[in-house]
Amino acid sequence: MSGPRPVVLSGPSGAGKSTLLKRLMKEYEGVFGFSVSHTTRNPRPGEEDGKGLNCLPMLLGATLLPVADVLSSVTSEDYHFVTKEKMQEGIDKDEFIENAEFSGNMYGTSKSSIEDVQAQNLICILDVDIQGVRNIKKTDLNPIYISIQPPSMEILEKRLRDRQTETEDSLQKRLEAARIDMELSKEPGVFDIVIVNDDLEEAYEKLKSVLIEEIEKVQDAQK
Ligand SMILES: Nc1ncnc2c1ncn2[C@@H]1O[C@H](COP(=O)(O)OP(=O)(O)OP(=O)(O)O)[C@@H](O)[C@H]1O
Ligand SMILES: Nc1nc2c(ncn2[C@@H]2O[C@H](COP(=O)(O)O)[C@@H](O)[C@H]2O)c(=O)[nH]1
Repeated sequence: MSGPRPVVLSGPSGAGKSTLLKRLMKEYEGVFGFSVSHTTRNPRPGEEDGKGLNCLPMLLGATLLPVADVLSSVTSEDYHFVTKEKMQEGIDKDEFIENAEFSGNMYGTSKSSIEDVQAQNLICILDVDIQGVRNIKKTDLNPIYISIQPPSMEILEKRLRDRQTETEDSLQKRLEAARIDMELSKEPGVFDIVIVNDDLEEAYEKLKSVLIEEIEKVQDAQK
C-alpha cells in the first residue's frame, strides 16, 4: 500500500502558513509530520535547531516525558539551522529534493526529512516558497499543492510588521517576494487550491476540507 500523499503548503511569508499548520497538527496529532527544512537564516527567538521528526528518537531517548508530550512539543516551525558552507555541501552531495534562495538566505528540503516522515506513514507537510513549488513539480513526490494567500498586500505588511521578526530590510525583501508569489499563484494549474487567509477560522476550515480524505485514510490505517 502506498503511503498518504504529501502536502506542499506555500504562499507569501506572513500569509499565515505556520499559524494554520500548528492548528492542524494540534487537532490531528499523530496524522501529520513536518518536513524540517534546512536554512542559513538566523533562528528567531524561541526557534530551536532541528526540533522535528528527524530528531524524534533523540528527543524520546533524552526525556522522561510521555511520548504524547514529546510529540506535541514538535512544532511545524523549526529548521535545521546551518552555515552556507554546510548547506552547499549538502546540495553538492544531492541531499536535497529542492533548494532556493529567499530573502537573502538559503532554504532547502532534504530528502531524508521527507523520508523520515513517510517511513511512519504520516502525511508529510512541506512549507516551501514558490521556487520550491516549481522544483518539487519536477520530482515524483506527487503532493497536494496548497497556496495560502493574504487578503491584500497591506494586510500582509501589517501581519509581518506585527510579528516583529524582520528588520526593515528583510521585511522589504519579503514584501517584494510576496508580490511575485501573489502573481504566480494566480496561474492556472500551479496549485490544487488557493486559500485566502482573511478570517482564520474560515481559512482553517477550507484547509481541513481539502485534506480530510487523506487525514481519514491515515486515521483508518491506524485503527
Ligand atoms: N487570519 C489571520 N488574521 C490575522 N492575523 C493572522 C492570521 N493568520 C495569521 N496571522 C498572523 O500573521 C502573522 C504571520 O503568520 P505566520 O507566521 O503563520 O505566517 P507564515 O506564512 O508562516 O510566514 P513565514 O513564511 O514567514 O513563516 C502571525 O503573527 C500570525 O499570528
Ligand atoms: N524553497 C523552500 N522554501 C522554504 C523552505 N523552508 C521554508 N521556506 C520558505 O521560506 C520563506 C521564509 O521562511 P521563514 O521561516 O524565514 O519566514 C517562506 O515562504 C517559507 O515557505 C524550504 O525548504 N524550501
